[in-house]
Formats: sequence, structure tokens, C-alpha cells
Amino acid sequence: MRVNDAAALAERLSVEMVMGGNIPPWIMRFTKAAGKAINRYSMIQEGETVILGISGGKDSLALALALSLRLKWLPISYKLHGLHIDWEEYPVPDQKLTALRRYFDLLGIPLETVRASMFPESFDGKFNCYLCSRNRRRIFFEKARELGVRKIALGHHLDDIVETTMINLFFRGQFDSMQPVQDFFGGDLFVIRPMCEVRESIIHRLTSALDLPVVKPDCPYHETNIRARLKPIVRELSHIDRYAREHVYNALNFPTDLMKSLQR
Ligand SMILES: Nc1ncnc2c1ncn2[C@@H]1O[C@H](COP(=O)(O)OP(=O)(O)OP(=O)(O)O)[C@@H](O)[C@H]1O
Repeated sequence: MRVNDAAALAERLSVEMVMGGNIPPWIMRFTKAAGKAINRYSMIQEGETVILGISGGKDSLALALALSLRLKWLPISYKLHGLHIDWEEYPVPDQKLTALRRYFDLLGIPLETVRASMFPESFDGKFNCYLCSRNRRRIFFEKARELGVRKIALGHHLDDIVETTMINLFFRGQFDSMQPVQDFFGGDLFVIRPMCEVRESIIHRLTSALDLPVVKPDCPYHETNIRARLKPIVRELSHIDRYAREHVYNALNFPTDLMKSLQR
């Protein structure tokens, strides 16, 4: 157990407590960091419905908490719709699904589960993370069209953005990353990343302190992929300068008006 995890366990809270309004300052700061990014990039408009991509991993569970908590004090209102893709090849055990549903009940967010195969018909035997995320995106887009929704929120956080930047810079010779707001089909649909300014360490703390019902992925690529190898390097850089992640993020200089310019 890491030192941070032990400290988080010692401060054990519950989702019920937090949803009931007993919100410690650090969870408030976490929620406000998501809110700041939502406002900065104009991610969500009054009255909208947002699909939340829920893998069951710590990041998407934290995303759902932040967006649900914000609704308690926001002057505007939006609706949330959780969408969990349960892969036929790596099904989530029933017990875990029950815990996940209970968590979403506590957050007041409907959670829909879609069963799908990881291997699309065009699959030619060379499966990889890129193919998997494209497959996932297709399912999100189909559901968004079915529900008449234009926003899909994913649980990527600041560390994901920094790692993607490093992958693109060091291994592809390009300086870019995943965007806080990404448009598709000329602005018909948007992928938004409300936790783009939240450090992964806060999400770890949240997971332990609230004992979130995390579903660990069975995916064979998960631990060995390049991201897992970059994490200790980013950690080392942040020991030299504690704002190293934020410096990378700021250098990306994401446009803040993309959503506004494409809104209809
Ligand atoms: N099976 C799934 N069903 C619905 N959404 C998903 C699924 N897998 C991933 N997502 C969405 O895509 C985001 C990025 O997925 P990725 O596989 O990179 O997982 P991750 O960074 O480990 O995040 P998490 O901790 O939420 O699993 C997730 O945070 C979630 O919003």
C-alpha cells in the first residue's frame, strides 16, 4: 500500500456522506477543478444531457462524482446518462455490476449497460489499444444519436494528457495531445474531458477514501502498455518541479473557444 493510500484510508468517508453535503475541502477542490475546466472550455450548456463513458475504472467513477456533485450548487442544470460498455470478451462479474449500479443510484445518475464485442467485423487479428478505443467511440456515437445527445464525457485526467503528449513527442515527433474538447462530424458531436486539469493522484485518494466500487480491467494490454512505463518518468519530473504536469498542459495552449464557435 502506498503512503497516500494509507492516509486516504485513515480518512475513510462514504459516498452517502459526500452526496449528503458533507464534503471535505479536498473533494471540493477536486470538484471545482473539474468545474473550472468545464467553464474554461464551455463544455456543458444549460439543459443539456451528457453521456458519461463509464468503464467502471477509477477515472470514470471520479468523473461521475464530480459532475453529480456540481449539480448541487450550480445555478444551471444538466442531465447525466452513464453508459457502460460491458465487453463480451471481458465481462464484468455480476457482483461488481451490482456495486456499480448502487454507486450510480447514490449519485442519482441512470446507468445503462451495453453488451458489445471488442472485435469488430473488420478485425484482422492485429488487435491493439487504438482499435479498441475506436470501437468504443463508435458505440458512444451510436448511443448519442439514439438519445439525441451531443456531448460525451470521458474520464481522462491531467496525467493522461501529459502521457499522451510525451508519446506523441518522443515516439511520433509531434507536439500535441488529446483535447479537452474534441468535435466530430463538424460539431454534431463533442467528446469532452472535464477532468483534464485534475491530477491522477487526487483520483487515487478519492478512490481509497470513498472506497469506490472500482472494476479492474481484465484487458491484457492494460499494465504493459507504454503509459504504464511513462508514469514513473512523469513522477520523477514532478519531483524536480512539482508543476511539471501543469507546465506541459499549459504549453499545449488548447483553444478555449472551440465549443462556442461550433455550437448551434
Ligand atoms: N468499457 C467502457 N465503457 C464506457 N466507457 C469507457 C469504457 N472504457 C473506457 N471508457 C471511457 O474512456 C475513458 C478512457 O478509457 P481508458 O481505457 O483509457 O481508461 P482509464 O484511463 O483507465 O480510465 P478509467 O479509470 O475510467 O477506466 C474512461 O475514463 C471512460 O470514460
